[in-house]
Amino acid sequence: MREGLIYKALSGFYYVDSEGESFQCRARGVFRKKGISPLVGDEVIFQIENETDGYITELKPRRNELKRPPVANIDQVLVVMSAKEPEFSKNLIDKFLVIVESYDIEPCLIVTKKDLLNAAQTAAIESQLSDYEAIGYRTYFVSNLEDQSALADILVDGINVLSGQSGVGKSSLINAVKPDSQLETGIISSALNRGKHTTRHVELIQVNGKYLADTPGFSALDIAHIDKYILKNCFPEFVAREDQCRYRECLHVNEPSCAVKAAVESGEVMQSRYDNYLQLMNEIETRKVRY
Ligand SMILES: Nc1nc2c(ncn2[C@@H]2O[C@H](COP(=O)(O)OP(=O)(O)OP(=O)(O)O)[C@@H](O)[C@H]2O)c(=O)[nH]1
Ligand SMILES: [Zn+2]
Repeated sequence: MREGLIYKALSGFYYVDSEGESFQCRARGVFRKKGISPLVGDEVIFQIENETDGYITELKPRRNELKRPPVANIDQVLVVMSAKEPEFSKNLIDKFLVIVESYDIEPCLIVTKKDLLNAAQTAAIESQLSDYEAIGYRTYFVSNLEDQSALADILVDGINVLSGQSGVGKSSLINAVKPDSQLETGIISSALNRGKHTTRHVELIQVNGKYLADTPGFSALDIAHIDKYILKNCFPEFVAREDQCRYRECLHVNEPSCAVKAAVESGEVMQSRYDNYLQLMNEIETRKVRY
């Protein structure tokens, strides 16, 4: 018996990395009967059949999972936003951060296209990023044109996935750290329209011993799985203060003696984050009425 991690799933085979050795594995029928199918990112126990093949016998419990891309046990989702083209949007940043938090995954924030800004615009974005740092998020401000491997230093141990709206530079970030990037970019740009993703299987590539999903994750802002009580827990700066709200179940909206609203008043909590919270709360409530 050996332990390993599924880094690729293709045509019924699971490719397992076990201490640097790769095995092509099938899963035993028992998973199908239980309605569980192994995912990229799953930690597994498998039996070796020969030098290259094996059988997965057990999946270890998952810490979290995403549907797009289908990856389990993610250690960090890098939320990517451009400084310009498309326009920098704190509203979108907050929605992406909420979705990542709702899946119990640690987010960090990368702002790209720094090269397109003048000094004043650069300072303005830096000041916004320091507000996100104050919440506890790690933030990075990069140019893919000037730094070819910005991503390498941002990855954490374990599994990393990028997400963000179209055109912000996710593929550029990934391609720059891919071992065979030159080759791949050439093939993609000649064979496909830029900006369009073909449906392909996700694979975890290794960058300095860390795993990175080679396709970006969700770019749609689906909050169907988030209710009011999940939502308030997706704002770490609210969670840090809720003990001081008068009501235990305070939603920080209309309740009296709310520590979150007080912190917004005093400027300790970003007004824009609170506004985006109210907007999402409203989306959730109007969605419920329709049911
Ligand atoms: N000036 C500048 N352009 C960049 C930077 N990063 C990416 N770009 C350009 O922005 C465009 C979009 O980049 P992509 O990497 O394809 O963006 P994406 O997020 O993968 O987009 P989708 O595939 O649509 O999801 C391309 O023309 C890139 O060359 C950057 O830091 N500075
Ligand atoms: Zn409150």
